[in-house]
Amino acid sequence: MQLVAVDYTSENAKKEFVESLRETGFGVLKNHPIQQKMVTDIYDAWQAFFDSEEKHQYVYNKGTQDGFFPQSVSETAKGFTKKDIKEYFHFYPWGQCPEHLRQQLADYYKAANELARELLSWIEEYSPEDISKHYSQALSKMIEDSDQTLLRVLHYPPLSGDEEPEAIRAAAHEDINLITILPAANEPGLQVQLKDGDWLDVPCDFGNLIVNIGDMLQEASGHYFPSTSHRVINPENADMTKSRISLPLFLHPRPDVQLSERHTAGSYLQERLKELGVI
Ligand SMILES: O=C(O)CCC(=O)C(=O)O
Ligand SMILES: [Fe+2]
Repeated sequence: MQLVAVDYTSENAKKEFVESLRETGFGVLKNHPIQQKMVTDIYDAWQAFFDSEEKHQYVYNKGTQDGFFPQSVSETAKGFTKKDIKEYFHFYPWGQCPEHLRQQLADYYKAANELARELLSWIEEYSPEDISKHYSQALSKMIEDSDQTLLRVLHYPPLSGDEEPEAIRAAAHEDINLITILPAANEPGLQVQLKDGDWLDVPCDFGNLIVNIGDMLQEASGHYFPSTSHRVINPENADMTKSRISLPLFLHPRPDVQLSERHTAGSYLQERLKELGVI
């Protein structure tokens, strides 16, 4: 089993991409419209940010969740006791951000949101009728004008070797949101769990774009699309000295959007954030 990158420009792209999402919860795209230079420029600028003391001026706001999350408050995945070995910055267009980094992230946020709208319309087009009839509105519309969509700049620092045993860069978890869009990171490590429990490396070729299903789309599709567990494993040997940067965009519906009979996006998110211990 392998995840194969789908060529965004190919004739069968939509179908192959949605099949991959249905089968594994993940889809990988190549030849997509996000400019790679935009991504690498962000990686460079934010590596410098995480290496500087400046970051401590932007500690996150508890109520609104924007800003810098130091390693000391970083997430503990559901069902785990050790904190992940990572620090990150939560960017929202309305939230705090160092001014010299704002435009770059805002541009990426906009471009990736546009692509997400298109990919959600592919997902809708290839949802069977008995599944899509339960969507309370078009999937692409659910994220329109949402102020909840979150761009996370993640920094996994080099490992010293005396990390707590069992602590890993990102323990196995599922994403909460509708879908996640993630350019291949600058170092490997991301893995997805298959139905048989095995872990599969997500291809991280330079320029790939990775998309995965989150719990909200799983909920809205009555579990037709699986929100699969994924994790980031620790590097070994020479790679231990390297930082890893990644840039997931978590597409969130507006809070009032009905996901299912049980949940709106807003009620669902509150429940999950409490479990994570970040609110
Ligand atoms: O860093 C990565 O490659 C994945 C990060 C991730 O899964 C997350 O932040 O939810
Ligand atoms: Fe994730």
